[in-house]
Amino acid sequence: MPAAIETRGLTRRFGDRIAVDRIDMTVPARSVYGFLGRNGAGKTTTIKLLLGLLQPDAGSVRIQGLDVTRDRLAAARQVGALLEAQGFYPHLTGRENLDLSRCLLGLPATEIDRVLAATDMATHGRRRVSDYSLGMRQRLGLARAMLGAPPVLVLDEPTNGLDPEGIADMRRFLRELPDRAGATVLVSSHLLGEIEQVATHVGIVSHGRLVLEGALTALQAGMAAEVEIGSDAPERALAVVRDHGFIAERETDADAVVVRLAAGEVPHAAAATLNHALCAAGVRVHALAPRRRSLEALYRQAAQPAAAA
Ligand SMILES: Nc1ncnc2c1ncn2[C@@H]1O[C@H](COP(=O)(O)OP(=O)(O)OP(=O)(O)O)[C@@H](O)[C@H]1O
Repeated sequence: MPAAIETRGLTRRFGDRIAVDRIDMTVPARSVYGFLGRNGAGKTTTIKLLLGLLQPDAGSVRIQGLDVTRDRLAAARQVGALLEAQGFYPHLTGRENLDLSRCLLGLPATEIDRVLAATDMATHGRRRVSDYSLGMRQRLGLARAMLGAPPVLVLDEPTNGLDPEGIADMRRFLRELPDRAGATVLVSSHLLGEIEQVATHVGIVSHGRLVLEGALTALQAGMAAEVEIGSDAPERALAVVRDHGFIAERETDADAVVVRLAAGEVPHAAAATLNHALCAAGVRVHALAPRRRSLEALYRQAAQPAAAA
């Protein structure tokens, strides 16, 4: 099965500023691919290149095996997109707005009911968009992206501006999308916690470069774990664990000491060794918690060298 999205050497400049810098991205079919990066990292520009809305200065994009530059219309038919500016007519109803896109795409009228049902918007279709909440507008945007059941969905910051309930709804929806719609989903975000909860794969972009990409579980498994130690004497605990050859530091906003394990080191075995050493040194320990590093740590680690370059 070809990758749903594949870019090679994708590059785009604005004047002398390089917004997308030789990106090689592979989005596997049926994945939920979290496209992560800080504001200004190059996510939206990359997405516009994927959709053929911008021309690359160099490199290529393939959607479902189709070259976006050479075969623009056929490639565009494979993708539904939700971009930040949704461009709905506020005085028209949700249905009427969807109908405009449906006609352009030459799809049967039944598509409207299908996409409204798929986004849990069936009961709101006859209301004007001006009366919609932001969450409802986002769902209508998703419904429009799903018209014609494209195999690839590209969603640019779909949780932007939503309240916590709207974010939770969207998260649930995104997780179910590959099964519900049989689609591959690329979702961009600067909210790492959000992506961690929905993605099967991640790509991290920093200063226009793709600095890390892969299956989320594999990336996390390859990361070293850490052990947090709570004690009545953090400075002494720090000295003891360092004496035993561990790399450790004080957590800045707490009294805890965090021990960073080497890749492949077994957290529970390390915790037992630490416990023994601290007790022997007379440090009173009230918490000893092995934990896997979050995507936040992964992101910081990946983004930093590029930022310094
Ligand atoms: N039309 C444009 N003209 C000039 N510079 C641009 C243009 N579009 C984007 N840029 C620049 O390219 C860089 C990448 O911007 P881009 O919008 O792709 O980032 P982003 O990761 O999507 O950020 P955000 O989350 O803030 O939208 C930025 O430095 C931005 O200022």
